[in-house]
Amino acid sequence: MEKIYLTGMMGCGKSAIGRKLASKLERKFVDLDALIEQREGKRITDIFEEGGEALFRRIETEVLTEVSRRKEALVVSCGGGIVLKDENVDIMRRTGRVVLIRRSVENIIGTLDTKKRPLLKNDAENVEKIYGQRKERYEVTSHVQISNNAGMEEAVEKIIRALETI
Ligand SMILES: Nc1ncnc2c1ncn2[C@@H]1O[C@H](COP(=O)(O)OP(=O)(O)OP(=O)(O)O)[C@@H](O)[C@H]1O
Ligand SMILES: O=C(O)C1=C[C@@H](O)[C@@H](O)[C@H](O)C1
Ligand SMILES: [Mg+2]
Repeated sequence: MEKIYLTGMMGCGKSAIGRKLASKLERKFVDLDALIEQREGKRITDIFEEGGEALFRRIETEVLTEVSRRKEALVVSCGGGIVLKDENVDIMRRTGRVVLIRRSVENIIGTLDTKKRPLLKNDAENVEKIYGQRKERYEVTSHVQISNNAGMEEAVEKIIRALETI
């Protein structure tokens, strides 16, 4: 059954909006970062510390593969770096619809807890740099894009409408 995959930069609202979207569509909700932590019994920051980003990315692809094979119409909130690997992009586009959530760097920095995002190294300025590096990748990966610079309820409605048009 087709999945809805939410992608976008760290702090763009994938987890928070995904939960609301799932509830509205009466689907189950899966947060990939949370599932990775549950499966490994470790925080993401500890996985990065112990095995570096490479280990985290390996686990991320394994967990995405498992989730993509579930025979349920899920809403899946991905980690911010899911689009970096072609393999992940193929899985998502083959098994569902990929939604890019855009949010201004200013708004992201205003609400993000950088301590839980190892790639930001406690430095909110890094959001801008990483976004610059990934922007194109996010765009080519997605079937639809919406902006989340007003309320989250509005973002949920935009996603539902955008998915109806494709
Ligand atoms: N439109 C919005 N208005 C106010 N707060 C928002 C909005 N969108 C997201 N937030 C807040 O921003 C913070 C980051 O959102 P969230 O954790 O959902 O991001 P994420 O995309 O899942 O990040 P990550 O990739 O790091 O998991 C949360 O505290 C969330 O409540
Ligand atoms: O943007 C990223 O590369 C990441 C975002 C988070 O959701 C986590 O998946 C992890 O911290 C890496
Ligand atoms: Mg999240």
